[in-house]
This record gives sequence, C-alpha cells and structure tokens, in this order.
Amino acid sequence: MCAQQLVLRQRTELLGALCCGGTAEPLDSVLDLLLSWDVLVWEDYHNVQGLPKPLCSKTRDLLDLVYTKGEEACSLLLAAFDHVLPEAQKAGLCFGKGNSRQRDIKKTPTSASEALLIDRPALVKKIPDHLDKVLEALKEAGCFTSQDCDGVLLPVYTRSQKVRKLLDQVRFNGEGAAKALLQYLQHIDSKPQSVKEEKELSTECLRYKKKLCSSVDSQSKILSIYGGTRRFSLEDIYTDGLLEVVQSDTKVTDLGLQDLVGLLGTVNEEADTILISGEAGIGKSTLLQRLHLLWAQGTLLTDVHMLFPFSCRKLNAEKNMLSLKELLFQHCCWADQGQDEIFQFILDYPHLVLFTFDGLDEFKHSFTDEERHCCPTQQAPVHTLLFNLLQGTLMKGVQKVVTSRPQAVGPSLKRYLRKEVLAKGFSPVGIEHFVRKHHNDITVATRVVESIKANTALLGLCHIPVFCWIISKCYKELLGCGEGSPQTVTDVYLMVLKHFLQKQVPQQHRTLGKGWLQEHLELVRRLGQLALEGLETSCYVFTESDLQKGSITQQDLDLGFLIQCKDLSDYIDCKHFEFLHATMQCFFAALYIVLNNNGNCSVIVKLFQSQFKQPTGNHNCLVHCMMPVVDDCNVAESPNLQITSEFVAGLLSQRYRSLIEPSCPAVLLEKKSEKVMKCLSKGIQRHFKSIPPPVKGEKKSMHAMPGFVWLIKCIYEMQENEIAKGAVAKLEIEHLKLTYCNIGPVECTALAYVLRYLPNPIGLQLDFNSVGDVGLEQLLPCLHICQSLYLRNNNISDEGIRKLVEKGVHCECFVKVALFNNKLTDECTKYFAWLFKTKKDFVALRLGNNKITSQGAEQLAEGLRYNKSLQYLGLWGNNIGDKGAEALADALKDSTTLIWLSLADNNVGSAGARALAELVKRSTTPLVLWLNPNCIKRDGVECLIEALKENSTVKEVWLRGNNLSAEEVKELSERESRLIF
Ligand SMILES: Nc1ncnc2c1ncn2[C@@H]1O[C@H](COP(=O)(O)OP(=O)(O)OP(=O)(O)O)[C@@H](O)[C@H]1O
Repeated sequence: MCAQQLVLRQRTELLGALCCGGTAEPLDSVLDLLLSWDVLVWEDYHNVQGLPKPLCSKTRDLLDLVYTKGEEACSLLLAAFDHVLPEAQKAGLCFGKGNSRQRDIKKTPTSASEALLIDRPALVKKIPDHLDKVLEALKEAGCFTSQDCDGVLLPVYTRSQKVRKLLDQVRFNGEGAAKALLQYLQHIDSKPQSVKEEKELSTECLRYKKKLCSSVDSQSKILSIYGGTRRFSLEDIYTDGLLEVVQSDTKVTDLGLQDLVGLLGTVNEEADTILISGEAGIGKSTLLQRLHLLWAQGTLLTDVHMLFPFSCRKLNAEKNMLSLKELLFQHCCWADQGQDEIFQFILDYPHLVLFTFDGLDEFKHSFTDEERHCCPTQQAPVHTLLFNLLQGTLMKGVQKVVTSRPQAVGPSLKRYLRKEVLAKGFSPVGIEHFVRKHHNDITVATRVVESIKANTALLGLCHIPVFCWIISKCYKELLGCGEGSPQTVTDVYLMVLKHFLQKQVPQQHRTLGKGWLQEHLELVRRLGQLALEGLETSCYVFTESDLQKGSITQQDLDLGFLIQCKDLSDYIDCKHFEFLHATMQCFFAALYIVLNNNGNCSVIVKLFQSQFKQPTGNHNCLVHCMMPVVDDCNVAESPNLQITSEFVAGLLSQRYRSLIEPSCPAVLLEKKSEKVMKCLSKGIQRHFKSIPPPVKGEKKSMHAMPGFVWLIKCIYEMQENEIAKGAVAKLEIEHLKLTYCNIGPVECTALAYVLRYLPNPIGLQLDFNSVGDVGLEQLLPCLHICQSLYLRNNNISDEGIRKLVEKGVHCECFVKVALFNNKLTDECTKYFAWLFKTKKDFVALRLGNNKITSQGAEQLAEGLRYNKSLQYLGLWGNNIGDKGAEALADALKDSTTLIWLSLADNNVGSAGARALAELVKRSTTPLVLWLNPNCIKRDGVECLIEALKENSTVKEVWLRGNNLSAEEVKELSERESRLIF
C-alpha cells in the first residue's frame, strides 16, 4: 500500500498515537523531524502550531497538510511517527517501507538559520542543559532582548518546549542570531564533557541552604513512634525495603534509594513528578524521611541545592491563599534575609530544587487538573498550588516526589507522572534485620525472629513494616502467647490493645485476666463510638480539638492511642502515631459494632454492602443505624471501612466468643456473625454471577475485582473452615484472574485459606502482584486445586521455587507454571529438573526473562530426559547460549509432546541452531520454535532448512533478528516458507 493510503487509512490510529498521552511532546517531535527533513516549510509549521488549538486539532491539521503534499511527504511523515513513538504504541501501525534511507541523508545548509533547522531534533535534546548560558550568550551578543529571554523561559513550557521557543525566536530575529547561536553551540562542543558546570550560590542562598539542611536534618533524624517511651534514630532503625518501578507494561525493575530521582523507570520525560505508592504502613513516609536525611547530610542528591519537604496532612490546615514563595518559606523553612534573592534562585534554577509531598491520600482535596495556576508570585488556595506543582504548570523543571496510598491516585494524576515507584515493604531478610535492629538484646531478637519465621501467616504480615514494628513492640505478648501466635490482622490488633491495657493497669504484679475486655468495657465502648462517628465523617476521632471540646479526655487519649504521652503536641506531630491512629480507629469502630447490644444488626449489613453499592445518601450511614444523629456522609468512599469490616468479621469469629460474650449477649453475637457470613457469601456469589458466560471453546474465567480480595480477607479473618468452604464450594470456575490486584503475602494467606475449597482445579493467574517467596509459600495450601499457576512479575527467587516444587510434585493436577520476569537463577533449575523427573504429566514451564545461563539449561535438560509430557518450554530473554541450546535440543529430541519451545533472545549462535536442527528433524509434533533475536548465522539456518526438508510436521521456526543480511533473509525465506524472518 502506498504511503498516502497508509496515512489516510490509519488516520484515527495516528491521531490517537500522538494525542493519547495528553502531552504535546510527540507532536512537537514529529514536527521537528519534518522541518529538519524539509517536508514542512516554516509557514506550514506556523499553520499547525501557531494558534492556540487543542492538541488533536493540531495533529489533524498536520495530517491534512502532509496528505496534500503527496506520496513522498506521507512516506516521511510515517517515518517520523516511526521514529518518535515508543515501541508499545507502534503495535498495529504500519509505517511503510520507503524513505528510511533518504531521511538520514542531511542536506548541506546554505545559511545558519537553515543549519539550525536541519539540526533541530538534535538541538532540542542538547540545549536544555545549557539553556541559561545560551540565552546569556545571545543577550550578550545583542541578538536577544530581555523580553525574548522571558518569552522563552515562561514557566508553563517544558524543558524541550523552551528550547523550541528559543529556536523559533532565533529564526524570527534573523541570520545574525542564528550565527551567534551556532557559534555558542560550537563553543559548548569544544568544552570537555566531563567538566560539569557548578552553580555557584550567592552568600544569601548559601546561608539559606545551610538553614534548610539543618532543619530537614533535625526533622528527619528521629523516627517518630507512638510508644513515646523511646525514640529511635532513623539511622539506627532504618531498614531497606523493596522498591520497584514499572518500566513498560511488562517490565518491572528493582530500584535503590539512589535511583528514586534518577532516570531509571522514566515513562514520561516531560513530567517532573515522581510518585511513590504503597499500602498503609508499607514505609512510604519513612522512605521519604530517609531521603531527606541523606540529602541534608550531603550523601544523596548532591546536585539538589534546595529540598523543600511538605506534609499533605499539614497542608490541609492551611486556610489562607498563598503564593508559592509564601508556601515555601512559611511551610518549610523561613528565610531570614534575602527572600527575594533566594526565591529568584529557585525560579532561575528549578532543576536544582526538589519538593517532596508526603501522604497525598491524606490531602482533603482530590487531584484535578481543571484549575490552572502558573504564576509563582500570585496567591492561590493551597490545593491549587499543590495540584499545579504536581502537573508542572507551576514551577516546571522542579522535581517533585510525592507519596500516596494507591487508591488516591487516579488517571488524571497519572498523566503527569515521570515515573511511579512501588514501595513493596520488607523482604524476609529485611524483616530479620529490622527485628534485630529493634532489640538490643540478641536473645530476645532471636526469639522474636524465630517466632515470626515459625508462623508463616505472621511472616506474611511482617513484610509490611508497621506490623514488624507492632510485633517487635508487643514481643512479650507474642512470645508468651498462650492462645497461639497471631494469624490475622484482628489477632495482631487485639494483641496491641491488650499490650497497652496491660500498661494501664497499676503496677501491682497483676496481669490481665480472661475478662480483660469486660473490665475495660466502658472505655472501649466510648472510644469505639467516637471512632465510628469519625470514620463516617472521614475525620480522625482523636484530635486536639476533640480534647479541647472535652469529648475526649487525656485518659481516653492515652488509652485510645495507647500512648504514654508527655504532652499532646508530642504526638500530634508524630506520623506513625497518626497511622496507628487511623487503623486503630477502625479497630475501635469494629469493636463498638461488635459490642453494641441494642439488637440492631443493620449496621453490619450496611457496612458490608457499602463495599458493593454506591451510596445513595444519608440513609446509608452506619452510625445512622445505631445513632441517627450523624449528618450526611459517604460510606463507600472510605477505604477505612474495608479495614473496619475485616476487623468486624475477625471479632465475630468463634475464637473470640469467650472474650466478647460477657459484654454482649451470645444470641446477639450469633445473629451478627450470621449476618456477616451471609453478606460474605452473597458478595462472592454476586461476583461469580457477574462473570459473562464463557465464549464457546474457552474456559470459564473469572476476572476478580479488588472487592473480591477484600471479601476473601474478611473470610480469612474469621478463621473458620466451614465459612471458607461455604463461600466457594459451589464456584464453578476454571480460571481465576487476579492480575494487578495488589496481592502481597497477606492476601496470599487469605486466598489459599479460602480457595483450597474450590470444587474443581483452576488456573490461578496472579501476574503483576507482589507475591514474593513468602507469598508463594502462603499459596501452597491451595496448590492442589491449581492446575496452572501464573506468577509473572512477582519478585520470586529460587528459594520460593524450592518450596513450590517440594509441594508441587505431590499435587496431582498441578501441571503448568509461568514465571516470566522474576528473580530466578540457575539455582532454581535443579528443582525443575526434579519436577520433570518426578511428575510425568507436567505440561508447561515458562521461565522467560530471568537469569538462567547454560548451566541452568543443562540442569533442565537433565530432568527433561526423563519427561514424556512437556508441551511448552519458554526461556525467552535468558542467556543459555549455544551450550544451553545444545543440551536442551539433545534432551528434547525424542519428545513426542513438545509443541512450543522458545529460546528467543538467548545468545544462541549457529552451533545451537545446528543442535536444534536435529530436534526439528526428529519432531513428530506441530512444533513452533522461537529463535529470534539471537546470533545465528547463515550456516546455522542452512542446518534448520535441511531439517525442515525432512520434516513436514514442524509448523514454524522464527528467526527474526539474527546475524543475516537482508539479501540472505530474502533468499532463505524463499527457500523455506516455514522459516519466519
Ligand atoms: N524502612 C523502614 N525501616 C524501619 N522501619 C520502618 C521502615 N518503613 C516503615 N517502618 C516502620 O513502619 C511505620 C509505618 O511506616 P510509614 O509511616 O512510613 O508508612 P506509610 O507507608 O507512610 O503509611 P501510611 O500510608 O499509613 O501513611 C514506621 O513508623 C516505622 O515504625
């Protein structure tokens, strides 16, 4: 098809590709190339770009314009799209063949202006780092006025847009300006690259920087904890957690603290905001605190001259309109002198400044990009400043790091993110390090570590640092646990409550007796009532104003927060305390619902239903059911209600009957518990019924919504097998898809607890979660119902595989496993070899994108010699080389079952291909062999052709991206149609 037709036919797709990201950068880059290749003349460019129009109108104009210019222009337009679009966006688009060579041949310029035009794409990349100096040089040469400079530096422009404005202005100012710019650029080129230009700070700025450093240093030194008895220095207690960044749809990469603000994982180069997201208590704030401290001490982010840390929770309290300057100086660090000069420095050198915003989820306003504010000196409400900073409309170029729980980050904010870093909590080694740092006494530390390791459910919980902290704090209860070690979140929070109630009891050598809850019933109820009201109105119950209002006493605070505080401000500022505050509040609210004995169970129904239904107004209020005094509220929006309902389920389970019965009649408790069970089983059924019937020939697959995981967690909290059984025993599904559901070890424990009762084997798809080795171990109790297990991108290492295989060999129906992109090395292959030897019916193993070398392949081959059932073996993106390919080919050459073998991207050369040719020759199945891209040469391909000549059953051999010239590819593919290049 000719290029003009391609442009016409793909108009919608081309339009979508340039506009879907919402930023103008792709269109601008295409325009740069077209200008440089002489497809567009300056007037054309202005016709497209000149007037303020929406991005899609500009793109339509461009497509129309180029279409009318004919075949060659269209061909170059497609080449420009091909050049600019990221790979993921090119799928499905056809760019034609022509002109790829022509576009690389540069015209010889006849003037400086033309030289700038021809080099425009390269200059847009090169000049941003030198923009200030370039402008200075142009001004000095008399080619630019101050207005010209201001016009270029408008804060609404991105870095590359500023350069484009500069180039446009140079062109406008004439040949003299163009010559001056070229001259200056040559001067930059002649400077050695390694000499980095150091920005010298003025005395005022230096003084301010010092003050900022010492203020950030003192704020971040101490890890605030709610115990109040001892404050940990961050240095002493900080333990590295796992950080990941999603680079493309499939690739997840580990990250160190030093990479947080670096290039790694960038998905949108034009954006300046980096998001750290993660669940409650996973360590986001602590990570930020660590970043601040290392900056203040001069060990990290050394090229950042000024770092301004903000807490979104504190910003909530700002009622006044503020300018950016006021925000910085009033909320972070006051500049005693030279405010204007310091602020000017920030405006002039945004790339030397960093802002951090902790806890966006705690900010009262939801993010919106509807209100624009770009003037740094004009006042605006604090939410307008914050949202415009995050978008980059205000202070473009300043890097921003923001933390949030995932629920609070919607698609409107995601558009403005440079990258998203996922905080994943502690690894098993991290848990141990943390506990050892927490306890000075080695014996105690060892006992705590051992008791965590001995209880896999607890180990799962402890990957969330805050649970690690609670366990370490309440270690006496943990170690002396007469009633068994905690298994669920409810168990842990009851342990915390008991721990601190114990502290309230006067020191008379007495410990809490069996009726400890009854003894403190009045207080617990009162706090519970306050907690519930607070949850309904989405506010924290225990605040300073509560204390002032007298609705809560200092004694309540001490008990409720489980704090022995010296004064209120001591812990009002304390982040961790606030965290426990919210979850503890959920716990008290749940206790109140469970203990309430007015016979009304509708609150339970409302609580559980609120997770499924959109609220319809006031009558949906929980408190309304018990105390019809609370105003309008919106229950379904609060994630805290999910946590509360998990606690309600846990507290109503049989194992706590003896604790709660003295405070609430048994009949009523039974009634409440039945209500919970009914709600849960109805919820699961509703989920099941919402699945569309399977397409003919496909499996009945259930793609679970996040609410499904929550239901499963509630069932787990109850710890009653019969309930778990009742909930899923009738679920007729064949495939359960739980991808991207934020599933970590805690969720795995709950899933296994419930799913083990499914009536039929299923495919369990858990791709793109945070299962890890601990989570994998937690899943083992349900492995017997897993026919296939999909665990792509889950941070699993060889140790996880050892445990999986140990159990898997005994599970009759377990026949497939997919482990693409984990952390597997050659070590794991010996376990798989054992699996192949032992399980004679194993069907599929996919190990793509791990770290397996020839040694691993040889081990796999060792097992495969004994296997007669394997159909699929995937090793894409490892490094098995020729030796590995030879070993596998030899082991599989007599297989009568293998239909898919992928050794793509494995550094396989002709020797490997020769060995594989033998396999091809002997194959009796419609085998598909993937060998692209590798380094196979012509002689290797010749062997494959010979083999195919002797075998008519083999379906395809893919060979794209090997060491073959275009002529060879043409000739070889003509000789054998089953070779695909
Ligand atoms: N890297 C770490 N090293 C040591 N302790 C940690 C670490 N991360 C978190 N903790 C402990 O867990 C507690 C909770 O962590 P943090 O407040 O950072 O979580 P968060 O993800 O910000 O939670 P939230 O979403 O509730 O704000 C901390 O107060 C600290 O006790």
